[in-house]
Amino acid sequence: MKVEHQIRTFEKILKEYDGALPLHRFLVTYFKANKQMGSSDRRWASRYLYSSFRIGKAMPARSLQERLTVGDFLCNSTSSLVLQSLQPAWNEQVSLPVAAKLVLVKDAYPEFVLEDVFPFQEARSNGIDEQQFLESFFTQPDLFIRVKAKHADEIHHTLSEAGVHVKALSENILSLPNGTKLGQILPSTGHYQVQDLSSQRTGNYFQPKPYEYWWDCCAASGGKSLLLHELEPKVQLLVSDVREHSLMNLDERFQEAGLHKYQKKVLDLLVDNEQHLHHYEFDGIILDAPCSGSGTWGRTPEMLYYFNERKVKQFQGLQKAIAANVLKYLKPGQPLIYITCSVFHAENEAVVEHLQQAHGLTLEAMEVIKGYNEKADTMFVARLIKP
Ligand SMILES: C[S@@+](CC[C@H](N)C(=O)[O-])C[C@H]1O[C@@H](n2cnc3c(N)ncnc32)[C@H](O)[C@@H]1O
Repeated sequence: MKVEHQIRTFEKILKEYDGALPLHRFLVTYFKANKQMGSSDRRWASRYLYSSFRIGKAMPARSLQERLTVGDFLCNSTSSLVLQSLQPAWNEQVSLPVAAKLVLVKDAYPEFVLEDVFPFQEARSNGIDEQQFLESFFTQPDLFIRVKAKHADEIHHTLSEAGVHVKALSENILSLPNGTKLGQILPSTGHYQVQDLSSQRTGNYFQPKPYEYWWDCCAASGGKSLLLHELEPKVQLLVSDVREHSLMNLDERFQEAGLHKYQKKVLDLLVDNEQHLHHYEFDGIILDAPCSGSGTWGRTPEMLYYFNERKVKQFQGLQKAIAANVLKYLKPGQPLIYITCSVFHAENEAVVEHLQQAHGLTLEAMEVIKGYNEKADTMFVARLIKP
């Protein structure tokens, strides 16, 4: 395939994409509507699109082709037609570490500024290493699964046999290359759950006890609930979300995982839910809040380009309002587990501060879980106790 054809295709798709849908969903629809594109066309188009988004807003004055060349060089360790024809010297050095590649990029384009990759003025949470965080965008995060300890060896073996490069991070966490077709390799027995490494680590803050009654109030398809249940199978559970469709996915996942006893409600937590909840009192609430998702943009780098920073304040408003509404149903002395997958201070520490000041909660612990060092998402978790 000619390089001109690859570049034309890349530019055509980029023109049609406006950031409204996640890029991977847009591409599925695009490729379906453009059946003339073979699998190689699709693969190269995806690589070029993702690579060009991974450099965020860097080098805004340069042409699409130049930005693509820089993105493709920084984000891949294998050669491409674009590099071969537009930057042959870089193509020879494509397997260098990112730090060394950055020096070459700076030599060719002195205006390349790493800070432009994540171009948001909004303050980041405490302790995030700027250089490492920004460089992490050039690498696609891994896929992580949580496995039941007794099935770990068998699952590890099956994946290795299928040629998957699998790493055991603990007795029940495995990391795999992103894009691994898990569904084709492992039968869906409920013996494993796909869940990001940092998301799994939020579980360290749950500390549930047998027979306690917990509420996962923004449950979506139940990732945190499944983690909670694994930590304490005797916990009783209410799950809710404003999106009914997500709760249908949750039902399926729970069935597969053998979690049959739970209550479920479709609830909008921005309105008064007293008629549905007046007799409820929980021993623990998990509030995995709607947020910017900025800690997961290594998986959706198009957001580096399309995210509107004004939304951070809107999310903060949502987070405070939802927290105020759910706290009524938490027993005194019991924990609210506040979680986001954001790196913004406004959605993390600032909300925790608000919860302490406006609702008298006591902060027991909080952490920015820095997945950017481990090819994982970056998340925030706080454990706050109701007075
Ligand atoms: C970060 S996601 C939760 C992810 C989930 N806990 C997991 O582990 O996979 C946030 C969820 O909050 C829900 N949400 C957003 N606004 C809401 C509202 N007003 N009331 C209730 N849930 C809401 C969204 O539908 C979304 O599923």
